[in-house]
Amino acid sequence: MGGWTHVDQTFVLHNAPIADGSDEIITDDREEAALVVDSEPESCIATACVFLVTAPIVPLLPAVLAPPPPDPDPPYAVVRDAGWKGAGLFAARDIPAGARILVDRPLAIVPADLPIREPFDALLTRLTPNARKRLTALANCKALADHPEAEGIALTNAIRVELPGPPGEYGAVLPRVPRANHRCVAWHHSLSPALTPASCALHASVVFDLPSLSASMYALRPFAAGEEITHSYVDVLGPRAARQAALSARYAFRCDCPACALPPAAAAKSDAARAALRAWSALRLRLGAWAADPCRADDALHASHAEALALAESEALHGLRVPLIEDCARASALLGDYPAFCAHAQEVVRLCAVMDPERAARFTQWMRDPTTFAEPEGRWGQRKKQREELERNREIDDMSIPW
Ligand SMILES: C[S@@+](CC[C@H](N)C(=O)[O-])C[C@H]1O[C@@H](n2cnc3c(N)ncnc32)[C@H](O)[C@@H]1O
Repeated sequence: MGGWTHVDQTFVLHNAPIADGSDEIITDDREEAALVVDSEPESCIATACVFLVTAPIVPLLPAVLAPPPPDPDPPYAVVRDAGWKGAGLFAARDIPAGARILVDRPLAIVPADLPIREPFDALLTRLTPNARKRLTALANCKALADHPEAEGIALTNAIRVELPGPPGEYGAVLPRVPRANHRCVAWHHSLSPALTPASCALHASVVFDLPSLSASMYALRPFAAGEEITHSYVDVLGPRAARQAALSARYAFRCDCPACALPPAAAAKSDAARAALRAWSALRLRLGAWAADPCRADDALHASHAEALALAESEALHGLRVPLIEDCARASALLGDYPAFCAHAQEVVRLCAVMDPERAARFTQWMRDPTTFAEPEGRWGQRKKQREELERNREIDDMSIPW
């Protein structure tokens, strides 16, 4: 198999199978890989991908790919000039919240931290000419003297992906998703410190699916035609100075997004709101804890989440909305409050219908028939029943107090 050894691991190159669900599988033979060039349409998702992974991962990768979800037609997003930022991703037409914006296939999957040049150089030559052209057309914020070209491009563009097998950090270089430029209004929680843009951000989230070797980008809020679709590359809950320092060290640019261009007093207010959200997220009242504790007020969870929603709204951190609203719906279900449950559940369904249809279907079913609600935290109206029981027991206790 050959490969390159670093510390106690051997890294190898592996061509992904390209034919979705069919028998046409590309082997590790370069000539065969070159055969697919003509069938690789420019405008659509890439069909060739090379993995640079440790040897034990290779047999665990899919031998045949499942079909990816359909790329929207006509497209929701186009890559075009974004001025001093280089290229950018823009809404080609109005995009509703929850829509799948695009489907991308990686050109390469590489380790986050492999300080040897040869495998990255070999990866470039292993790619089909078309895939190589698309990969090298991506931005590279690293000097060629410091990083081989393929690694520099990965450090600038890759999103973190989970692979089977021994633990290791890997990133997928996609042709279109990373065209989304940075803005400091996105929630970052699952990003690798070593890899860039987002598997989860606040305006658009990206979900990677290994069986179909595809990544889907979803709208977390509506976009108007022509609007730029952005991610956050850094921890958006950090203060402006820390965000700016991280962007300049990692990507060598200065962000001038609305949150970064605020005058000092407004910037201090924005930093305070983000710090409050960070503190809230560390200390927040969790649904399970609230559900299990009758000493907490019935409206405690809604009140705590409303506070976070208001902070997130004030900073345009839209990606927080789904988990918060979902918690509120579940709390309303435990309280047996049907109108409040439906108000939250409808919002969950609206935002998840495309991104997470199973979740949307569960909430739709619960709206239809609340008695089917059964979750780890309890059943429909359970907290209300507990409260009534406690009240009854208290009355009995009161009656039994001797005069
Ligand atoms: C992942 S790429 C984004 C797409 C890139 N603009 C392109 O042309 O392919 C990251 C690079 O884009 C540029 N960039 C992204 N967001 C920016 C912003 N808000 N302001 C200035 N440059 C930005 C920086 O050069 C950064 O290293």
